[in-house]
Amino acid sequence: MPRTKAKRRVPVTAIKGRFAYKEAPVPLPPIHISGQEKVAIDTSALGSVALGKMGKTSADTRRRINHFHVLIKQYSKLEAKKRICDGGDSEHISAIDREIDRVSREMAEMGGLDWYQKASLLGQCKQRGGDTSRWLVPKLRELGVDKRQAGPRLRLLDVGALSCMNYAKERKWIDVTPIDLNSQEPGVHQQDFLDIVIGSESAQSKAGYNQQTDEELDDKVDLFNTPFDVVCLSLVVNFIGDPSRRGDMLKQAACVLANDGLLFLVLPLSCVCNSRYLDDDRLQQINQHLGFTELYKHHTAKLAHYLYRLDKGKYRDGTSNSKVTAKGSAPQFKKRLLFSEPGRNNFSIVV
Ligand SMILES: C[S@@+](CC[C@H](N)C(=O)[O-])C[C@H]1O[C@@H](n2cnc3c(N)ncnc32)[C@H](O)[C@@H]1O
Repeated sequence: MPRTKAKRRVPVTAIKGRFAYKEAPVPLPPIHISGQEKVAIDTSALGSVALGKMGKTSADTRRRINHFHVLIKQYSKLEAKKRICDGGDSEHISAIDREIDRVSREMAEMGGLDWYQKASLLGQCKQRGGDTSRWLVPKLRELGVDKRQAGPRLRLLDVGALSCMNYAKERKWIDVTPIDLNSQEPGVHQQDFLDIVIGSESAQSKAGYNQQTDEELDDKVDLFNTPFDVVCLSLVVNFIGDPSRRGDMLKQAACVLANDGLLFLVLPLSCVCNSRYLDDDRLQQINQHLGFTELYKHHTAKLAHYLYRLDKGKYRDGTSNSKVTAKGSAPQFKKRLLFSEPGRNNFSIVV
């Protein structure tokens, strides 16, 4: 079991493209999801998040989650606008700041990232289809990686992990490292995926927004010493508001994976089936460019699942950290209009 103790926080506002938190006075116990048909929530577990904010039905919860995504995108766009205006007309910058305040306030009123994660966790309960490890595990078995005779267990990095229990049943052959920007459980390490540099301490020194003890930092150094066999980006890339940062997540997956490592990517179906800028072919091209070969693809009514294998030799943007390339080089895959009919969304990934 990981020893890192995540500190509990409640969101107050959004700063520098991320969310900032203040310490919550009392640690929040985990949300309780019953085995009954109706999802029961232990309201005392919700802390600052009011039950009414979860939505009375799953459709209502989804609608609110989607609205939160819209706010994240608005926030990212305003931040980008502000960067462009840097040093320019002060009235214009103040107007952007006011808009940023408005969007931050609305996110905070909804309950912030803490609320979003709890609402997403509800979507993972068995009655609503379970978490996406249910798709990945059989595919890993098909590939025979559960039968490796000798050697250590499969090292799997679960990014944006709302729970540390997703792969618990497979602990004999899977060694999971669950991470999230805002840990909801002590077993989930509070860590920005983009800050990980394999075999280096630099990631850890930048890691948390809270003060981490030396012991916690030492634990993290151990966690990220060796490349991973599997990286899971399940409903994480679409969480990011900025298309270039979404691309950074994919590049970072290539950086932290071992050669022949596997990337498990899950996106809402609408990102690839109803976007003006992205479809399966375009996603395939982007990932091929980064050295990923698609092994499996599966679309359900709501989700698109992909499993890729990495060939490091084909990774054309390769440096040790995706943030470096993100700044240094012009994008190969810009936001390009593919479908112009009305009713489509604007989801895109820039690499
Ligand atoms: C929709 S939730 C995750 C859902 C879960 N993985 C699933 O499949 O249902 C998205 C999560 O990604 C986390 N996240 C976003 N960017 C991240 C980053 N750079 N590093 C770590 N976690 C991140 C967010 O904090 C959020 O909890």
